[in-house]
Amino acid sequence: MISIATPSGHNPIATKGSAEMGKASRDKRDIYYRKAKEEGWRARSAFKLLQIDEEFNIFEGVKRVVDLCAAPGSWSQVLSRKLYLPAKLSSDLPLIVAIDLQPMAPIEGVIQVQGDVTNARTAEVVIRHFDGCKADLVVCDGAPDVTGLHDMDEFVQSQLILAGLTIVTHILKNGGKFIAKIFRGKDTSLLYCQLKLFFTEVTLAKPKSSRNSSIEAFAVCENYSPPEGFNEKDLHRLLEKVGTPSGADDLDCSSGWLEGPNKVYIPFLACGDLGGYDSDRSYPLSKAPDGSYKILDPVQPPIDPPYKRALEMKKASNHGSEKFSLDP
Ligand SMILES: C[S@@+](CC[C@H](N)C(=O)[O-])C[C@H]1O[C@@H](n2cnc3c(N)ncnc32)[C@H](O)[C@@H]1O
Repeated sequence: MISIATPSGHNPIATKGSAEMGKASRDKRDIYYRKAKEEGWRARSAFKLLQIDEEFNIFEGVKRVVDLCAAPGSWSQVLSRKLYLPAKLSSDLPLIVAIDLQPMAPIEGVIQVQGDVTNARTAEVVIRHFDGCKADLVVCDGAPDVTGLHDMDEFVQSQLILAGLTIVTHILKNGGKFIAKIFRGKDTSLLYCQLKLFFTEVTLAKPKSSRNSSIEAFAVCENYSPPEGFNEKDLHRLLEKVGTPSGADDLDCSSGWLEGPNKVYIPFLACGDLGGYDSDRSYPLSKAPDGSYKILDPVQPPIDPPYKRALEMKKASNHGSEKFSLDP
């Protein structure tokens, strides 16, 4: 499904009493969750991209962007507010294409593609939108449903990054940027070396809004410059070579060489207002004189939640018994 977006609605603000304390304590737990609702972002992730931009100025000169794994759409909102809205009245509109497995509510100036980024056909649809032009920036905040098995989660996450890199090699202009969520783990050095094959600068950034307790970080890859004579069809073969002793051209990345004097040091940077809010802390909610708390509704509730069918089935089965099943 492909659709072009129209302006999104605004979230109402409501003041509620102590019956809403459960909701209030969730609001209280996470300052960025609250700030996102106050500022109209669909997810707290918006702050991660904004804080990466504060440090790396990623939107400078950007006219064409791909947002991979974009739902519910807070990064696309950032792209719309930073790139589309300021240019809205000009004839030089930016091109923003967002892709996700999940359907996404419309965002002004963002073309949406529903599909799997690991599927070649999805990549083809994205490329078609660019009509022969190249992108200045590709962002990927993709995350699988976390299983809690770290190796498994890290592996699935790395597959999303590789899918992102595949799209990058087809669509990013020389000198362009790629921002990708990674899970820091035992293969981070390898991933760093693989990205370094294509970008002259690769930094791992940890925005202040990303919880310290989370292993997520963001690879900020600048100045796309693929190896001379690179053919997109050879991507996987080339990436596999990085992990072997004779494979890397100028970086020693095979796992046996990652200790001692040959160790690869990965630039790592905390970004965002470091004196500002701490995403692992709780902050008190301000109370109205009547003792109530100001609670904001979610900016964009899920438009097709997986639990919808279960609720419908439960409702239907309530006519008979309370029992219901999730089986098809
Ligand atoms: C953390 S969320 C992205 C949040 C988004 N950046 C935002 O700011 O609203 C991760 C997204 O990755 C998507 N995703 C995971 N695997 C995917 C795949 N193979 N293809 C497309 N999207 C995928 C999920 O559907 C989910 O919406």
